[in-house]
Amino acid sequence: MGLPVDDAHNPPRPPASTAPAGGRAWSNRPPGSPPVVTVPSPPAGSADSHRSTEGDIRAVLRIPQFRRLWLALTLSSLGDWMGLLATTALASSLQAGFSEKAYAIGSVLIVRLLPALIFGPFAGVVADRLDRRLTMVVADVLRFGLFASIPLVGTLAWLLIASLLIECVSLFWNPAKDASVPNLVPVQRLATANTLSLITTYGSAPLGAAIFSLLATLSRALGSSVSFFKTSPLDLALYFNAGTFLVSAVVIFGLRGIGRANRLDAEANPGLWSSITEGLRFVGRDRMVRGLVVGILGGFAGAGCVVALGRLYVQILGGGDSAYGVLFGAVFVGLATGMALGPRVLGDYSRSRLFGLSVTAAGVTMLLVAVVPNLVLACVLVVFVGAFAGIAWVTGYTLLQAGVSDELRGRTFALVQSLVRVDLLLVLAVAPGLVGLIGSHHLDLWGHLRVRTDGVTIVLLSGGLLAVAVGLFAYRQMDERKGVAVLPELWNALLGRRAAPERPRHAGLFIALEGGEGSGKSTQVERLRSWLASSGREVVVTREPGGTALGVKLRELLLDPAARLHPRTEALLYAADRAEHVSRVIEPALARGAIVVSDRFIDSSIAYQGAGRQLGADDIAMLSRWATRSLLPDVTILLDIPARTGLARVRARASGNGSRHERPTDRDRGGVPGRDDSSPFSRHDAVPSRQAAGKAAGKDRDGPTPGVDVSGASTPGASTPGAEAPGATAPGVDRIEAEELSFHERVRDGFRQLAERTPDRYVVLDADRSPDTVHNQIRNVVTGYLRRGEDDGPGAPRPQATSDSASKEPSAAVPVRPPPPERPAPPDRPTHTRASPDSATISPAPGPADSVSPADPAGPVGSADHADPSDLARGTERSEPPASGTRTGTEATDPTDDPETAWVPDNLPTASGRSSR
Ligand SMILES: Nc1ncnc2c1ncn2[C@@H]1O[C@H](COP(=O)(O)OP(=O)(O)OP(=O)(O)O)[C@@H](O)[C@H]1O
Ligand SMILES: Cc1cn([C@H]2C[C@H](O)[C@@H](COP(=O)(O)O)O2)c(=O)[nH]c1=O
Repeated sequence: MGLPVDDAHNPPRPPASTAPAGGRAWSNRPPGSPPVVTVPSPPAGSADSHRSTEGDIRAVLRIPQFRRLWLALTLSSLGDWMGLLATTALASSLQAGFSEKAYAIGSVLIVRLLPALIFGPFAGVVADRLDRRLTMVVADVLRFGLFASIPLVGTLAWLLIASLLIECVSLFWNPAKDASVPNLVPVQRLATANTLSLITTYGSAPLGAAIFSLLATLSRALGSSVSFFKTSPLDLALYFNAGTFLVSAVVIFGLRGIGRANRLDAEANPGLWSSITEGLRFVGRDRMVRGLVVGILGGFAGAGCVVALGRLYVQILGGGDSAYGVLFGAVFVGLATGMALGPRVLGDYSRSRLFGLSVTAAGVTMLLVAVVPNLVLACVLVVFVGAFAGIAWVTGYTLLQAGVSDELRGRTFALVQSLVRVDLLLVLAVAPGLVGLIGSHHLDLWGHLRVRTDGVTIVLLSGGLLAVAVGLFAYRQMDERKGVAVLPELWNALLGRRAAPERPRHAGLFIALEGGEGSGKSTQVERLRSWLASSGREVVVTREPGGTALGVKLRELLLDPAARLHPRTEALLYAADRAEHVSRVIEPALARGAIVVSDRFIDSSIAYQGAGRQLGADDIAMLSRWATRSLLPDVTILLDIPARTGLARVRARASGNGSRHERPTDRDRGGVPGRDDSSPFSRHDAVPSRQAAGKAAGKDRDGPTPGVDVSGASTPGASTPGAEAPGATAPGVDRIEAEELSFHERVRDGFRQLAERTPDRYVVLDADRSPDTVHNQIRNVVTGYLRRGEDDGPGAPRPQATSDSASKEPSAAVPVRPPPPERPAPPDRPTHTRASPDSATISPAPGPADSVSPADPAGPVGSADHADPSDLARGTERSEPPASGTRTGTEATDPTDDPETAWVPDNLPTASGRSSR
């Protein structure tokens, strides 16, 4: 058996005749196409789908034939690890000089790797042509004989030849075993069977090391009285090892369930060369895989140094064979611990970061191992090296599985395995050679301080440095959370808190408009869009539900008054719409640096489903967070209005007396024609939502609702002339609008509570004012955010505000970290900001001269929309920063100001990120 190589990702193929219906499809693969293995999940609702891994393992071990095979695997693995220890130790003991010992150990390791490198790709094909049971039995008997011959012959030359032959024989044993598993285990238990094989292969290492140490100690103790043990204390370990293969042969001989393969396929394993070329292109292209491969190779190089130099290292620290066994075992105890505990302890910590960090940590620990003067301490440190390596291995493996598409996964793994072998071979060849070249030295400093400068120390130090370098490289390649501090996040993960899932930076700005029914969101979104259009930046206007092609259908369903949806179904459908919306429209736009304006977002769900439907704000927030991968707007503008007033507007609109802003078109939104962002807006200049809902007549006309005072003097809650009683179903009123007044009041409270709890990203505006007044206030808010963006530099990436799932606050309104904008300039000081290709040249709301005319409330008479873009482009004057505290809330210090249009929201975050409140 060779150096254990993980084979779980290369599950063996069953004979065609035994492939279960609906199971894995092996046949009809076109020549040259990558093998795609589909292991179906257990049927829904079956007991299997609910069982724990532990339960699965017990279930698979209850299959007698598999239990036998597993026993044989355990024995073979045990023998293999012990064989590695015993042969390297014996090779060392057969040489006299320091350098000669190093060369001998290196040679043993090279001969154990070489056959896999040369014959590995063919061994699977050969094993498929022979009777598998016989193949394994013969291989085990041969290994028994070869191992037993090593102490009998007792020369280094034979040790090397025997090791080479053992390795060649093992190459046939492994695929025969792998190919047999599906014949013994039902298809739904295959994954567990493979996991168990993996655990056994690696888990037997510490046991092998322990037995090796025990036998070495026993031999030494017996050496004084029994001459056999005096000459070679390692012989006992080698005979024991040979015995494990003999027992394995007997166990397998009794396994009648496996035999000759029913099906032959010459393409069972891609050749080494084609593995390399096929995967190479992909690995070279993909940043994450590139980082992973480099990290894995670096990790193996470091581990290779420890394996290659372990015996000499122990000797330098004054230890013998027993200590070597302990040290070797320590690596694997660490590996197993890291593999088992790492993913549990670090739970949701970013895998891509964890990989690079653990390789780096293994490297740093290796540096300590290299210089530590004490053997016990060295063993403890080596456990940590192993643990970090184990975490890196499991994490890297999972990342490769999850991050590489099915069709490329096999080739990628094949490439990784081939490269790992080449890597190990090089390290094992070079490291002892280097040690030999450097020799054994030390420096005496100040007469009493002895510094080791021998080859082992220098090479271990170099290995550690290499691991640190590749760990950092992998980290940089793979980090998707640039700008997010590493240590606090790691600390949170260690404390069992889920780290704040901060998102990658982007260069865009995400603005959400929220509010109850009829609060004027659509009206204001449209005005904001046309104002922002002058900025020269891409502006993407979108909405929820219905921001994507799928979303339009969901919207139709969600708003259909005839639909009877359970509240939870409703919540899930809104979340589904949002997931699609975020991934297809918002994220790509933000990544391009666009300004995204969304009519409703996550907080609508928290207010409507959480508060309105009383499903609980926390649960709904969690659901949305999952759907959006924690994306939150940089700023949420809440248009606050009494429910009754908003509903009156809606009903007036529905009855044909109100107006509804048309949904913006692709061109209007500044979208890029031809860009398929899956938004229905970008494809059709249509008004999909209301029409799709098929019932909201009157919702798509411009202008405020007649009968509702839009002068800014309206009394909240008073403007309901002619409104139907809330809750009544009226034509043109959708399913949610038709809810009772109490529902909409809960929604309003829900929004207000959210704004109170998360002032950093909220601005609350009184929506019961004229459209122009509200628009000017929105402009003030947005100007602050845009200026902030300019200060960061044009197109500078913005740290993405995200929800903090680490928060244990009971509130659904989780703390966020938006970029705090500057307080906008007072509107009496019109500001021109410098035009730049990426940043907005936007003026804040105009002063009184630009005030809206109540006679034409819908039209932007001299309003913000009239901010002349050419003027702005010419302007170079920067606004004076407002004197702090000159204006808060609705208070105006300049008597010429219109107190409404000059309004600066009370809770606008300041540059420090705190609300001024
Ligand atoms: N400030 C305002 N004062 C009076 N009427 C307004 C005001 N803003 C908008 N309206 C009118 O109220 C109605 C609803 O406005 P709009 O469609 O913009 O609200 P909305 O919040 O998007 O509604 P919904 O919740 O249905 O999406 C429209 O007829 C619109 O013309
Ligand atoms: C996003 C979202 C929306 N809703 C409700 C709120 C409204 O009644 C409709 C959307 O229609 P609009 O008039 O175009 O705003 O859906 C909700 O209940 N939950 C949500 O998450």
